[in-house]
Amino acid sequence: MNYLSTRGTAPELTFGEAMMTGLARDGGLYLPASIPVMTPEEIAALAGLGYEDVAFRVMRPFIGDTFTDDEFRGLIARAYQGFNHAARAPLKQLAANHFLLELFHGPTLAFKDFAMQLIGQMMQAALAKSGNRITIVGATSGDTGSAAIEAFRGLSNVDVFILFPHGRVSEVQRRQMTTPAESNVHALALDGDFDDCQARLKDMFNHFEFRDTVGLAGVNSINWARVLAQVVYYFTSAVALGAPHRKVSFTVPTGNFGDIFAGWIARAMGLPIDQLVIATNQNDILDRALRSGDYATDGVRRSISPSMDIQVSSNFERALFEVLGRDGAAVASLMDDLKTTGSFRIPQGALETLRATFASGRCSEDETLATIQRTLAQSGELICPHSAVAVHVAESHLGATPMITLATAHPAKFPDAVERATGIRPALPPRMADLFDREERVTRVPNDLAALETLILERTGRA
Ligand SMILES: Cc1ncc(COP(=O)(O)O)c(C=O)c1O
Ligand SMILES: N[C@@H](CCOP(=O)(O)O)C(=O)O
Repeated sequence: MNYLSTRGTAPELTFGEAMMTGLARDGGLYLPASIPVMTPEEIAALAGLGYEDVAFRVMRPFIGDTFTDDEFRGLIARAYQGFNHAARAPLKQLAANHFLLELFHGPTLAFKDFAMQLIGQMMQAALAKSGNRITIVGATSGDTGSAAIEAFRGLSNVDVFILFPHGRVSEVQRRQMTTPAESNVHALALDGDFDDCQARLKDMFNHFEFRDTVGLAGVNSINWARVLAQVVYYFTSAVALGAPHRKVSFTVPTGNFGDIFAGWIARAMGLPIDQLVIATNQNDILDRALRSGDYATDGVRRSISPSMDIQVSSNFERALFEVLGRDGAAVASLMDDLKTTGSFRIPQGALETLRATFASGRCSEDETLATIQRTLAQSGELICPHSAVAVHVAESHLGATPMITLATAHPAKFPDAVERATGIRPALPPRMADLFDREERVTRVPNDLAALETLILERTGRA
């Protein structure tokens, strides 16, 4: 299985190479050269298996010879052993045909742990074989950062730098990133928004001298392995509700488009998914783009679902590549337009395919609060604001097919919004109970590539 870039000119790589490379050298994102398909019989055989066994069967065809079967099974087992729920991703019923997929039982209380814990294991195994030392730089609107730090803290051959937008993440999220004491962890509060953080990260990847000097690696959903690991819970949840004999739909709270793109991959692999619904907060660029055909940034707005305060949705590039018939030059041209003008027009044929592939909706701030309150009253579930955005949008897409809405973070990560909606301040799990007493360590940084690179070179002893 080889991987190719969405911009068409970077060299093809193996799974292991793509995982360690991050952004392709032509600025694109890696995707498998072809998507392996599972037969209905193979999907039916997943019923009754544990999460780890499903993970092995779903991901194995993508891995090639990067790991042996035994190695890969061991990595998966270690990745999920720290999860706080036997099912890993349990399903709860909200209403007759509406289910909530709880993805927040990992160590940092967000869905990012599903992929990050596995990437942590896979990268460590790859580094043990190569003997290399790497510098991970991540951009976060709150959850990727803490998940990455948790997965890589304390490792002697990895430095982790996390760029988060200063003042735009919740206090719990910030403290998760700033309180780890390990010297290989560097929390950087950037003067800007998430789009700035992600843009500087991509700039670093596109600056080859810097990239090669520090051994830059990425653990954002730039990295294909992140997307792949997120495909698994589409299978476990769909099969639990009767797939492949019954179709299911999914609604996904969406920002950087990685999670819903994992759903697209699951469908391409043969999982019978009816609707794939993109749910956005007031940063509704994806909803507007599908309606109008214009992907037009209009400035990131702060919301009570801050992890989704994103306008430049990185993985939309992967979807564009697919609906443009895998034409890398066409993707590169649209991405150039986005960089220079802040917008691009989706070609008509591609737009029609996108509309046939995804539904979408947006949720205002008031609707988010009302949904948290209503969901508690109607089903007893306390949900985070991101999950509430998705529940609200899902409710207008309910039909005969069971709808699975992804609950992407624990409500205790966003206690202010949850308390505002319900009067209840959700408590952190006991292992994190002293989070507010721990000492913070953070560096305020400008939105400036040269300054960031200098800091990273100094901190990694390469200045
Ligand atoms: C809690 C939460 N929900 C939803 C999202 C959106 O997911 P994606 O960026 O994969 O679209 C994020 C951030 O990515 C998140 O942290
Ligand atoms: N919401 C994310 C943004 C980064 O997304 P990623 O999936 O590309 O890592 C966050 O919490 O950081």
